[in-house]
Amino acid sequence: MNVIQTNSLTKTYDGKGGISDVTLSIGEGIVYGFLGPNGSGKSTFVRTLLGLLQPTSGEGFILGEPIGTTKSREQVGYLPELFRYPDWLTGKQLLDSHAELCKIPVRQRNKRIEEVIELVGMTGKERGRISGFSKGMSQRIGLACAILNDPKVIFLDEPTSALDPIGRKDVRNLMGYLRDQGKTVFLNSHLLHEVESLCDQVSIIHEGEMIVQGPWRELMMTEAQVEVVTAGSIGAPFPSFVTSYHTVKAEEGRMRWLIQLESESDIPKILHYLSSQKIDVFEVKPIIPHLEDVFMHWVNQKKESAYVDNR
Ligand SMILES: Nc1ncnc2c1ncn2[C@@H]1O[C@H](COP(=O)(O)OP(=O)(O)OP(=O)(O)O)[C@@H](O)[C@H]1O
Repeated sequence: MNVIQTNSLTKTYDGKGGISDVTLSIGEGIVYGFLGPNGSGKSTFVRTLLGLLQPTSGEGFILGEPIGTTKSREQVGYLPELFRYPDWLTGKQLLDSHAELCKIPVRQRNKRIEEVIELVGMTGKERGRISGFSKGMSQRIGLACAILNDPKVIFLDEPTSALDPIGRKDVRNLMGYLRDQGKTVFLNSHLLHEVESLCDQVSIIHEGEMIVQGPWRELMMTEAQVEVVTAGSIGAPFPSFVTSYHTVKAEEGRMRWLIQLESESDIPKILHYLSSQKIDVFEVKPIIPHLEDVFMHWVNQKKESAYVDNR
């Protein structure tokens, strides 16, 4: 069963903004990146899935339950992008009140609270008042609240926006840990490099529309490039399936090439070819494009196809 499923889900504000016609299915045990620039509709989508906004049209399900129902919310944890907690409470008191709301049995509460405090790296600081917390500490306590009831699905809306590099790394580790526990983590982010090393699957949205979705690795390989160091200093030894190539550097007795391929699957073909030509290969390094480049590639492709459709 899909953990999250939407069919043409649309939520607009008086016919404007929001998200339009989003269809996706997300399985269990993955980190799913929902990517898009500011104002592209990420928060609207999550808030609609959580039943905080009423869809304009379409439908959605969480663990098979229609969105907006109590059952669909029971297995969900949520860290909103902008959140404010009663700041006169201590971190521990906040978690206590959340535990009560989540109906965690009294006997298990303290143990569970200790566990989540440790998971978010707040051990020893939980007795401080929230009013004295830094932004990063508040975000960590927010994360602790989101995972307190051990939910199957966790929605994190820009979870690292207030964190320093160490805090970001901790949150990345936490997401990896949750995935290993079989949880589904739905991550909203406009910080493209943040999700690069983390998300198994992504979708890219732009102006409320889904541009593309799929396994991160496949979407990333929009432009397969590989750097190869061969023996010899002259001649271009590459076969016809190589779309373009150029010399990066000539070293003593060796050549470093940057080769453009149609797809990642051409990389072994190059090696077979060079070996059949008895050309010694010293180094092969696939060049991984940056998420920003991948993002712009898909946005531009969508714009081009819209242009063709409109003509
Ligand atoms: N309550 C609202 N009333 C009217 N328009 C809204 C409302 N909330 C969002 N919008 C519009 O819907 C679009 C999507 O906004 P949303 O906040 O969902 O985007 P986002 O991708 O989460 O942005 P950000 O990364 O800045 O948080 C924007 O054009 C925004 O102006």
